[in-house]
Amino acid sequence: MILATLTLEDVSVGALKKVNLSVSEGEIVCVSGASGSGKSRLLRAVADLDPHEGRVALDGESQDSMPGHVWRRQVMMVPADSQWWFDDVGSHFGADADREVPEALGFGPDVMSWTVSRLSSGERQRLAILRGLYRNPRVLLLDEPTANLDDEMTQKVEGWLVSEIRARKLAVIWIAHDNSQIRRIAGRHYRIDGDSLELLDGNH
Ligand SMILES: Nc1ncnc2c1ncn2[C@@H]1O[C@H](COP(=O)(O)OP(=O)(O)OP(=O)(O)O)[C@@H](O)[C@H]1O
Repeated sequence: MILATLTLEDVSVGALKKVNLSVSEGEIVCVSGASGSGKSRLLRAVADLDPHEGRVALDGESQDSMPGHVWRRQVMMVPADSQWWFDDVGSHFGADADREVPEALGFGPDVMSWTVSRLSSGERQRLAILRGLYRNPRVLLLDEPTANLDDEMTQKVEGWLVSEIRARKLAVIWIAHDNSQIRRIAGRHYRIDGDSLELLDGNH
């Protein structure tokens, strides 16, 4: 039996009850649902940032068998509203600040010297995704990663992100609301319906 990278067994958080879900390496599972239905909270539970019932495991190793920061190094959440704590962008990237920023993200070579306060919400979001990827996680939890981007930038960033996910064989839960995007990227698509996660599209 091939072990899925990420497994949720009977996970309950907020209104969501007994969610069972497996995500394999290189697989993108999209989750959609009405505003306030609990999408972000589910991701936070998987990232060990919100208390929950049930079991979450990475390669069979239980979330509660390790400290939260150790878990989150491998199970990386990029929230809709990313956190920045230094004044300049580059300080958040450490040694990775010297790497070339992917062209698809639409920045010039000097972005690492920018102040965080000047970043638009879309710029913050793109840089937060890059920062997350550079930490080499196994799992990526994306909360509407292209929500603040225009159509052209959405397609560019989405294309780059999907190719990174495939190359790095990441297991991904991607919260999305745009059906055309979901059709392009999702291996499976679930929608939160009341207290459960309903499979809309994809292979079991
Ligand atoms: N720590 C918490 N304790 C109690 N209730 C919470 C907590 N965090 C979020 N909620 C509530 O749980 C519900 C789901 O919130 P969540 O942020 O997951 O929604 P969402 O589906 O991501 O919505 P949106 O699409 O608007 O971002 C909301 O009613 C919210 O107020």
